[in-house]
Amino acid sequence: MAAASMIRSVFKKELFSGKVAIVTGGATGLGRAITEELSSLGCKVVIASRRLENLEKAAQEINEAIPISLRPRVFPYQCNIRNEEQVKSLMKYTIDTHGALDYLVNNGGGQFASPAISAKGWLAVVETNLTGTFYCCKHAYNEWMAGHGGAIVNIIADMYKGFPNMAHTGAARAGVQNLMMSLALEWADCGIRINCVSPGIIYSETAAKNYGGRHVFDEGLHIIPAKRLGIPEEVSGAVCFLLSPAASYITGTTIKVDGGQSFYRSPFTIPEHNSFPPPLEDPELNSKL
Ligand SMILES: CCCCC/C=C/C(=O)SCCNC(=O)CCNC(=O)[C@H](O)C(C)(C)COP(=O)(O)OP(=O)(O)OC[C@H]1O[C@@H](n2cnc3c(N)ncnc32)[C@H](O)[C@@H]1OP(=O)(O)O
Ligand SMILES: NC(=O)C1=CN([C@@H]2O[C@H](COP(=O)(O)OP(=O)(O)OC[C@H]3O[C@@H](n4cnc5c(N)ncnc54)[C@H](OP(=O)(O)O)[C@@H]3O)[C@@H](O)[C@H]2O)C=CC1
Repeated sequence: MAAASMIRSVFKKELFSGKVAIVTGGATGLGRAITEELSSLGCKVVIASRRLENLEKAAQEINEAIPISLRPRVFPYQCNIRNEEQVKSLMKYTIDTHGALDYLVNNGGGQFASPAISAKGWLAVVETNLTGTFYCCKHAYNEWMAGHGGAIVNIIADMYKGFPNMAHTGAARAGVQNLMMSLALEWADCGIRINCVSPGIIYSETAAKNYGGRHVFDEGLHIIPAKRLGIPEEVSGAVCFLLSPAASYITGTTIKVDGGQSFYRSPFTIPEHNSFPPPLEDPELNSKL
């Protein structure tokens, strides 16, 4: 991650002045870049995840990049998004301490690669990515946004061609995308906009560590038309845009930040086989092929 003093943004300096955001998973990877950019543009950001030590360290580092008179702008809060009570407390803390909740970025989550996952593994991933996002949306709405409006961005994933070897996360992220569309309609009358950002393969140290190293990400280069990996700051720019007034007429949509990956090749290879039924399950019809 770049030193906080090197935070770059194409947006104007005080774009989010006076605003309050929650970024789940805001201490690492994409969440950290989003937190850095939002805070550099004047937003107060509560970063929330399970590991308090990580959150405190990130908050301190990012705050050090902000002029002393304007510090702190980033605030750590321990929260497992799989725990509804903890999510509710996160919303209450944010509103009690900072007086508002303008933006919610549902970024915290993840998965592991596994072709035949256990029920426990399936539940862990679905509860984290889908149910955790639902809890965050629900309590942001109940505690603040229903009465004041707001903007929500969910980070999902490139699951448009299925997600073999990560079926749990494919199902969860597709669920988040559909949840987003439902809430965009249900909550339009409250002035709430909700959208998704769908990253391709975005390199950060923490993300790569989760998969055993950078080489695992590099193995995906052949499926990326851009012929390079993405970086967290490229996702952050899309999130900031969707939260900003420039997106005031945008709700219920997904921005893909993936170098074209989602409509190019699947990384999954089907082994050669002869297992499919013949046309209309009639072997005689093979003669038509
Ligand atoms: C290769 C290119 C990929 C490009 C796309 C990149 C996408 C990314 O998302 S990068 C981001 C990477 N970061 C993360 O994934 C965040 C960290 N990950 C997690 O926290 C976990 O993966 C989690 C979401 C599953 C949550 O784990 P945790 O809360 O620790 O889960 P449990 O301890 O409750 O475990 C329950 C159950 O899940 C199975 N399991 C968990 N981790 C793994 C694993 N690494 N490998 C295999 N199975 C796993 C397992 O069944 C666990 O039960 P037990 O075996 O009884 O522990
Ligand atoms: N990097 C990539 O290529 C892609 C990433 N994504 C998604 O983007 C998001 C960010 O990933 P990235 O930054 O790359 O990877 P990281 O591993 O760096 O970030 C994952 C973050 O999620 C937090 N988190 C995980 N589980 C929970 C939980 N139960 N409650 C609260 N926070 C949690 C972690 O913090 P802690 O451990 O402290 O809880 C961590 O900060 C994830 O949802 C990821 O799946 C999607 C597509 C591609």
